[in-house]
Amino acid sequence: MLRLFHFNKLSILSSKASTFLPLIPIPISKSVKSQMGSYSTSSSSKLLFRQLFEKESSTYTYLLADSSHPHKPALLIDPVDKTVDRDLSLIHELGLKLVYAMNTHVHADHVTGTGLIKSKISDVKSVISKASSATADLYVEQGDKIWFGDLFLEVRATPGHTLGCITYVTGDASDQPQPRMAFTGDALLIRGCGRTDFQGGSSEQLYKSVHSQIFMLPEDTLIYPAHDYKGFSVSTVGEELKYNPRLTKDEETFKNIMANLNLSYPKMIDVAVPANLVCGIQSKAS
Ligand SMILES: N[C@@H](CCC(=O)N[C@@H](CSS)C(=O)NCC(=O)O)C(=O)O
Repeated sequence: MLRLFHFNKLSILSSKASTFLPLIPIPISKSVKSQMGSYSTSSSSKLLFRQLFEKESSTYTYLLADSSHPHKPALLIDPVDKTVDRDLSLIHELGLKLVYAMNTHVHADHVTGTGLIKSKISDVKSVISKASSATADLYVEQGDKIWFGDLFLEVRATPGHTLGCITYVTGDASDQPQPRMAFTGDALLIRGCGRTDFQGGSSEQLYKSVHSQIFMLPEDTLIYPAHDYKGFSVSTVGEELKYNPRLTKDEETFKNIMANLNLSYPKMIDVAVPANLVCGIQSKAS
């Protein structure tokens, strides 16, 4: 008998997610080199976890799956168009069933892989925040739970880098992975944070978001950001509380730091933002 996902608000919207189709072989592009920094971190025997890297935009994509569930339901956080073939071939190789392709926000520096994934596996549902104003199959907001098998991610609204930024945090329950894991997008980076100078960004809002939604998590919570430019792969809430050179400061100092970053605009911003507002399907953006 087919065991359905837990039905919560999100799964009700996505009732197709509970029907499992046979795995379809995915063509593997030879031009996409594997750039996997993959390892398993969770003490939970159920969670399959991989951190994947796209080197041009220094973006991390995360693969999570409930490997103990008979259908091995999986999700991708922040897939990149250039590495979709690599990610889907890994998912196929591991015998996983991709259910959700999720974004933490509308990215400005690369095109999301979500639209491409949906064109290859039609029953995958795209997920983004309601506040992002982007097109997706499912819209989430603060407090929503996204189930995959017996595991879930909780949604925390963390605006500031963009208006619609969210952080996905693994569940707070004894049968969920320990320590917890927070996928912070560009809200909190390792020893840094997302810039706040476009897309509805606000340093005041970012400071409040990180302090109220991320720094309140247990100190052993693992921080997995959407980017790293220095070669770091993971941090913890405890480490960032101590060593983050921006967010350990008081709010006024933080705002001053952010106002003086003097970063040049991302090279792809004019292509990426319009495309990502329609799930990364570039033809619809023009
Ligand atoms: N040089 C890169 C863009 C680098 C950049 O601006 N990164 C963003 C996140 S992607 S919009 C950021 O918030 N950086 C914060 C920081 O302190 O570096 C490009 O041209 O794409």
